[in-house]
Amino acid sequence: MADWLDRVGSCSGQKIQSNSNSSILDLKSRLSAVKIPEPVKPRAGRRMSSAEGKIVISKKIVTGDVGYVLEDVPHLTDYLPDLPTYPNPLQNNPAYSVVKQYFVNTDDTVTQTIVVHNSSPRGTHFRRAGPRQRVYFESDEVNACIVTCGGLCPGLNTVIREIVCGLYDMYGVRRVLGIEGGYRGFYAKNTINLTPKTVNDIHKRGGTVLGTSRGGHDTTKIVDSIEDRGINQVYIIGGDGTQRGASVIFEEVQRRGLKVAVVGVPKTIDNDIEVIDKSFGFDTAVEEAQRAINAAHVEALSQENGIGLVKLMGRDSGFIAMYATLASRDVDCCLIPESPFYLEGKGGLLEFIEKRLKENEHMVIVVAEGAGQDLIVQDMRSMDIHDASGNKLFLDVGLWLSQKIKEHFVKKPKMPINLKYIDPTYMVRAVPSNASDNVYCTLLAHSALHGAMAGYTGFTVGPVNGRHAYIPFYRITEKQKKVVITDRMWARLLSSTNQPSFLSKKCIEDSKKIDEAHNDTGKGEHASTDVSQCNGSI
Ligand SMILES: Nc1ncnc2c1ncn2[C@@H]1O[C@H](COP(=O)(O)OP(=O)(O)O)[C@@H](O)[C@H]1O
Ligand SMILES: O=P(O)(O)OC[C@H]1O[C@](O)(COP(=O)(O)O)[C@@H](O)[C@@H]1O
Ligand SMILES: [Mg+2]
Repeated sequence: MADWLDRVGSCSGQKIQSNSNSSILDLKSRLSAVKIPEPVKPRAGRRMSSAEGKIVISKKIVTGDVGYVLEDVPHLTDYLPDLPTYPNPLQNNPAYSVVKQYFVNTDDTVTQTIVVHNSSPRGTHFRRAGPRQRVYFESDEVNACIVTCGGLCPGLNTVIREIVCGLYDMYGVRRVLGIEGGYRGFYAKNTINLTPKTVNDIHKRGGTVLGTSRGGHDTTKIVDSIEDRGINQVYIIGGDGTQRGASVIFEEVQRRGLKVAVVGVPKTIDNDIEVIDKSFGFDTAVEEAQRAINAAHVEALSQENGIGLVKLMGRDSGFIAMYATLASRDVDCCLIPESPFYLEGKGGLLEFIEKRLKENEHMVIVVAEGAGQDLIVQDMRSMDIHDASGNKLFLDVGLWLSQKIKEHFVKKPKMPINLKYIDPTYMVRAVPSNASDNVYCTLLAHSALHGAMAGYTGFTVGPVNGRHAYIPFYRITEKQKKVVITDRMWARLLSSTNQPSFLSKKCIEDSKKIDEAHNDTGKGEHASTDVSQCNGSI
């Protein structure tokens, strides 16, 4: 199939067109695009002024047979319809030219729902990532930049390295700028030239060679800087906040009619980004957390009624705590933000600790930093403090829990405890990425730059059921991914620790029903119900 699908539902407002006579799927008659705004013509080919009209950002949704839905990503030709194309230089690259079917068919899409029944609709799909036969940039035309924003994460340097090396080696690009210090670096800091030589061994270091920051997102100043520097590919590595920022940068770029591809690479240590299978650095963080859990276990084992308490990252999502617990098998209780708990009374945490100490004479507790915040607030004066990006700053659940456990056992002189609190929070994210994360980061970087070269823009890249895809920003930013405590994975954890679920049976039944209803609408496999109001103590 030719690249007609690239234009389906595009913001250019054209009717769906096929450049191919092939009617393999005869989709022409079946596909329909929604919310297509009127075409806005660029004045001089590359740029159009804001006075010529505001482009309405719309979702590019394409529907087909049997409930097939493609949630497509924008393309430069949506608002610059006459851009020339060039053959992909990869076809002359000695390493890649031997690959059979190296180029991705333009109509390949990746399914979001992988478990189906004979009567299921085909459901949501995303455009498959990868190199295209035709590209929208000539090698010497590209002036790329890379920025890293938000918290640190193992693998940031690997993604930077692989974007630089990929652009050089695969597309012959020679100009890649590093923006220092996050978004504000666009207008308040220097830039550095990135070459394969300067980034050669940065993947062996933790952190980001570009620096990062929270806050400081000024869309107008950022896009002014992009325009002034003649940048035409912007690679933005960061979490949900960063992708929100990237989305508004894309909107402004489009409004100004610039030939600039805006590409997001999702980064989060908490693994809380929707749609994608897993975020880079997560495996490394879980592995690093094992060291803290092992230490807690050794400490707990060595003393009578020893308790090892480990606090791990996880602001709103407890994936690190859950996977670190499952991997370790030394943990007796794992507390995460998604699963509310209570301390006192029957079925409460303190009763469970007492029981486990009587059985084993030691125990290990893992707590995610966002767990139990409602209990702490009830206990202490609430502090409504936020960081520069607007994220709520939490009270230290580890210290609070240590205090509460100690207070409880002081009242039981026949059961003296030895509690050791370990807080490895920043250690799990400041390390270099492990081998498998390094490979993952390489694929992410490659998918990102193939997309930009092919003219796609306003997208985040990531694996969906194992296949890399281009995902529209809104799907990444509309909600956070959470541990679903009515899913099998949390059940595996409960069965491995044998801890109480702290939830009443009725609450679990109710939340299951709501989740099922969500999933039946085809709105995603991981609908999760907020059960924070219904723990067993109520
Ligand atoms: N809604 C938003 N619009 C524009 N920029 C945002 C938005 N939310 C966050 N940002 C910017 O994104 C950057 C990173 O956000 P932050 O929440 O700190 O980290 P993360 O991207 O890891 O979630 C910050 O510079 C912040 O100002
Ligand atoms: O102290 P900082 O840099 O604000 O980071 C702390 C926070 O960043 C996180 O690691 C999440 O950040 P990201 O989503 O940016 O990876 C939280 O778990 C943690 O609360
Ligand atoms: Mg975030």
